[in-house]
Amino acid sequence: MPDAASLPFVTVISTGGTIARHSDNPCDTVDYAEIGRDLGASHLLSALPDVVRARFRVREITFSQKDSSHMDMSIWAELARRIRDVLRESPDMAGVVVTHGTTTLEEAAFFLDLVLDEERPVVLVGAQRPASAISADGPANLHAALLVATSAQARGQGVLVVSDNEIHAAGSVTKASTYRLDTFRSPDFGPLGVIEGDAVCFARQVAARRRIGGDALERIAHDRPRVDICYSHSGGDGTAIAAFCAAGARGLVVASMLPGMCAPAESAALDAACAQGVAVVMSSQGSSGATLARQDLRQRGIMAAGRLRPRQARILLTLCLALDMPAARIQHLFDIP
Ligand SMILES: NC(=O)CC[C@H](N)C(=O)O
Repeated sequence: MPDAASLPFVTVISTGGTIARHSDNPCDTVDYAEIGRDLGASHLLSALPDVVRARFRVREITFSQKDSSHMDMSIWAELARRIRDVLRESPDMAGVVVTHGTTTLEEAAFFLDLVLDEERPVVLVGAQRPASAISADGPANLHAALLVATSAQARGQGVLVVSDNEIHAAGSVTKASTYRLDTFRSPDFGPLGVIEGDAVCFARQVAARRRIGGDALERIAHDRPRVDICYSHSGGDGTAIAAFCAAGARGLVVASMLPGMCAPAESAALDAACAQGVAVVMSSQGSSGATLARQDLRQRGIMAAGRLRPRQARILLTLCLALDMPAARIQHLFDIP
């Protein structure tokens, strides 16, 4: 039996979501929602077999018991501070695992990746089936996350998402399927690596991490610019765009029709928004491929989201505006693949 002090040390922070949800019916993988009663970190860890638990020294923190649809940037900012504190308190800690609902997990991962500047891995993990389900995927996902968070190869790769034995970068991952276990995908370039048995295998490194600099957490605590997402469709008349501007939007992310097009009245409403000083970023509804800064967009003062999906683009634009960044610097951050 190894001495506990020699085991890889990791903190597990639970926030709620399906991975922490319980239903009296083990066949219920759809109607289990009883929001507000999610299991805490110790319950999630107790579902792991003894042989797994014996291989790690784990600090458990129950941060929240929320469905991830109830999360927002102010809660993730508090979570980021907690992660930063936990890592600073324990230089011997290998990394941190955060359990999170999958509905907004990709937003949480991207936000944390932007605001945390840590070498040690921070790994987000969720589940598609509640903890009570037959063949619940939470325990295996949590085990895989513990392996990644304590892996030397995961250092310096930013925030990672582990799901269904794959490792994804925060900037590329998206939830692609409502109920399938292999829901998290990185559409253009695929996962960074896989977990096979106990082995963590990285095939490649994160290309480049987005460094936003400044104390974004401090800024958004005092003034978080309103940024809305406009979903474009044929015949769209721009009513939503005008309404967002009237509500005080300082930024708009357009979920455009591929490869970056809007209906004429939507385009006119976007031009009016730009003329009022609203920062506009063109992204797309597509599941893959970049939205490029075409000449016509540049001429109209519209930025392009590159490979970021609309919800991730909204987070980046919010932080950039909070930090008063010039448009050229914002575009540069969007251009990172
Ligand atoms: N599978 C999931 O985690 C999705 C729904 C879940 N209730 C959540 O918190 O996001």
